[in-house]
Amino acid sequence: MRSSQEEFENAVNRVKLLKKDPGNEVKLKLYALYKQATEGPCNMPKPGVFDFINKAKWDAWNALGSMPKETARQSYVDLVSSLSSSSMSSSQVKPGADRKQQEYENLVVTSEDGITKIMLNRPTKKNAINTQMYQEIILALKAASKDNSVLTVLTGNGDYYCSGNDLTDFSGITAGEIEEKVKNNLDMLRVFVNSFIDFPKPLIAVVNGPAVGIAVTILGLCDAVYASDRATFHTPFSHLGLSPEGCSSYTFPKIMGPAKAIEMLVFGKKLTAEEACARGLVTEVFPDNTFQKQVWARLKAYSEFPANSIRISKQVIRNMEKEKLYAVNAEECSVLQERLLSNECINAAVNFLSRKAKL
Ligand SMILES: CCCCCCCCCCCCC/C=C/C(=O)SCCNC(=O)CCNC(=O)[C@H](O)C(C)(C)COP(=O)(O)OP(=O)(O)OC[C@H]1O[C@@H](n2cnc3c(N)ncnc32)[C@H](O)[C@@H]1OP(=O)(O)O
Repeated sequence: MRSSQEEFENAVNRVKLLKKDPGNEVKLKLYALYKQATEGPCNMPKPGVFDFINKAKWDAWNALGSMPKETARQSYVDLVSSLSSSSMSSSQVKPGADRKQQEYENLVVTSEDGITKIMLNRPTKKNAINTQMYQEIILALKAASKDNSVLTVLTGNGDYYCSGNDLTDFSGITAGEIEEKVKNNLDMLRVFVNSFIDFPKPLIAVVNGPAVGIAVTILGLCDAVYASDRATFHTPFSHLGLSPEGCSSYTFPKIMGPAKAIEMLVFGKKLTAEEACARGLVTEVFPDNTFQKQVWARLKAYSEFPANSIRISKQVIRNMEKEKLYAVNAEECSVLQERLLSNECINAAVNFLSRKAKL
């Protein structure tokens, strides 16, 4: 659809009425599109390196190359429309309320004040992760990596953070289906863990309650772990006939030393929040009655840092181990494939399903 000169001029006026500052990155994009739409390709002399502001503006405009004026006009109108609608909806939303994102069955995803929050939402099942929830978390992380938030939070709804893999995944499977089901689920698990390895922005776990299994192991791939003092951390893999996943066979020895990692991953020692903090798995523990208030005040402050700088800094720190982590994840999934088909695992799952064995 071609945008008329009048639409373009309206958009220029609407920019001045935006309620929320769209941030430097977007303002540079608006500047560049405006210049391209009104003057064509960049015709200003390249500023000196220390003339930071004009250099940034020159870079943004010059990056548009020979984009036709009409295309720049249309892109400008589209960008302002997207900003106006988000600015309008946020102004319409009650203060403190979160703007809901795409609808998910097992998650509530909201994005506000530069923070995208992914909340596990199966509280009646202690936020156990079933096949659909794995897939939804993969999608939610992908969306969060591309939205205009500065950082992303993973947390749980209800009294649990997450009770790990949904053990009822094991029910209703015939002997003939089990191999294919296990292979498909492990392919999904590998993609799920890779989503954490690849996540480009700071990913903060806000552990609001007990965490079990994969919910604990994946914390080694998060960039900060803030826990309520009522949270516990339990990886009962041997009890379940399973083996470590989420790259924990590499990250846990690295974080807490091999002996303490084995105590958790092999012998199933359940840790309090303080113990997990002492081992370096948890970054900081907060009293439960002030947990949400304190943590969200902290995260709000973090979200006001320059987005590119914290994204790039996280990547500088994490990128050097990516290849190693992909390899660890693949090896763990390969070992799990044998484990899931073992009598030890199937018996443990049957025990849970029949007696709901408490760990
Ligand atoms: C062989 C076929 C293969 C199928 C393919 C599947 C493979 C998928 C990929 C492989 C992934 C492996 C990597 C992941 C590993 C793990 O995460 S291991 C850890 C798994 N989790 C557990 O073992 C915890 C099991 N739950 C419990 O021990 C207890 O429920 C609890 C968490 C200690 C809480 O106890 P309590 O407070 O007494 O509450 P409950 O009444 O037990 O629970 C309330 C309801 O929630 C349900 N529930 C809780 N946890 C889970 C769970 N993990 N899976 C499914 N359902 C769970 C519980 O059954 C209750 O439900 P209702 O009875 O309907 O009320």
